[in-house]
Amino acid sequence: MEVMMLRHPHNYKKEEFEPMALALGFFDGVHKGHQQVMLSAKKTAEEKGWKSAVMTFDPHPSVVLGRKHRHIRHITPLEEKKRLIQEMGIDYLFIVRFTSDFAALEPQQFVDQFIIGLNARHVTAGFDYTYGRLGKGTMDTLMFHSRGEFTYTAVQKLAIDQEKVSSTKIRELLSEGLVRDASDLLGRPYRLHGTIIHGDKRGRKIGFPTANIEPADDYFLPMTGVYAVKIRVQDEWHEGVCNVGYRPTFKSPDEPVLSIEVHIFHYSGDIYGEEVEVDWFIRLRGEQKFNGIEELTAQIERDKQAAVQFFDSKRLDGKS
Ligand SMILES: Cc1cc2nc3c(=O)[nH]c(=O)nc-3n(C[C@H](O)[C@H](O)[C@H](O)COP(=O)(O)O)c2cc1C
Ligand SMILES: Nc1ncnc2c1ncn2[C@@H]1O[C@H](COP(=O)(O)OP(=O)(O)O)[C@@H](O)[C@H]1O
Repeated sequence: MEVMMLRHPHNYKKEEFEPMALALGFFDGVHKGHQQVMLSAKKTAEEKGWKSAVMTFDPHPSVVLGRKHRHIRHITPLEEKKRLIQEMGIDYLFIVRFTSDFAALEPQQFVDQFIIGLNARHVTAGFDYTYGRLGKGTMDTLMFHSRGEFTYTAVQKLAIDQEKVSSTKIRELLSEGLVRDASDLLGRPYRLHGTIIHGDKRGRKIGFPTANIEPADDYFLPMTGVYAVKIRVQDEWHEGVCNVGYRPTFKSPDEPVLSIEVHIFHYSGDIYGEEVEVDWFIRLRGEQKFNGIEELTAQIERDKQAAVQFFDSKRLDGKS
């Protein structure tokens, strides 16, 4: 997949691109609904003998439009999004810098410069996609703005169990610790990339070494608590238990520092500095303040058994 960063104004000429079927959207999560939109573009590209492309934006439009918090946490920060879109077999990924100038483009200007101007012959987006200044362009105005230069598909809302699949819903589920439900909407377990950093060196002493993870990006983290996870270290996946939280047994609540740490089953070896991936499977319990190390380690032992049991039963289900 070729990744192209685009700014407004850009100097590309239409002739520099092969004809494309282009999927448009912010796509945070690359969830099942997003996947439908992208696969629809890919299918059109295959049918017509064109290239498939995805156009997304960075940063999130609400950062520039000032509607929400300045700092947004993502289900799939840009690098994660790139990886997932690449895995879908898309030929081109356009990442458009979402600036005030870009946001001020009239819908027709956006279409002229970023759709027709890139030689897109077909556009696919969710039915509620908007474009151009104040989001005035909608899937109903696209026909008019297309100037007959491309066709388009508006992909209908995807619902699972009568619930719309959306980034907002996935955030809601993650913030309640419901990582299993989130993975139903994502079509894969929720994943986080990060680097192993040093912690307080207490883990090994208490019999449960824990690899402390610094997230590679501003991920939307699941609710604090203890989870059964899989962690990829040096190209191999291992099962483990993860605590995400503030470690109230040892730390004062006055200076809360969030830590993410995984005790990896059947593993030994130093992995500081390694890049890892963590897949979240199920929340086992909330974080607690224990009266001392003995109580904590007894509980971690039970967490471990619960996680082992969870993965064993998953294997029996044949879902692993
Ligand atoms: C499965 C698991 C569950 C944990 N649960 C708690 C908890 O409920 N409360 C708490 O204060 N710390 C909890 N911890 C964090 C431990 O306090 C932490 O791993 C230990 O202090 C070692 O920290 P270090 O890696 O920085 O040395 C948990 C850790 C693991 C691996
Ligand atoms: N089974 C294991 N699970 C997690 N980390 C392990 C394991 N075995 C060895 N390690 C190593 O030990 C470190 C964790 O030990 P710990 O005493 O908790 O130190 P720290 O406080 O620096 O995390 C990990 O970063 C990793 O390098």
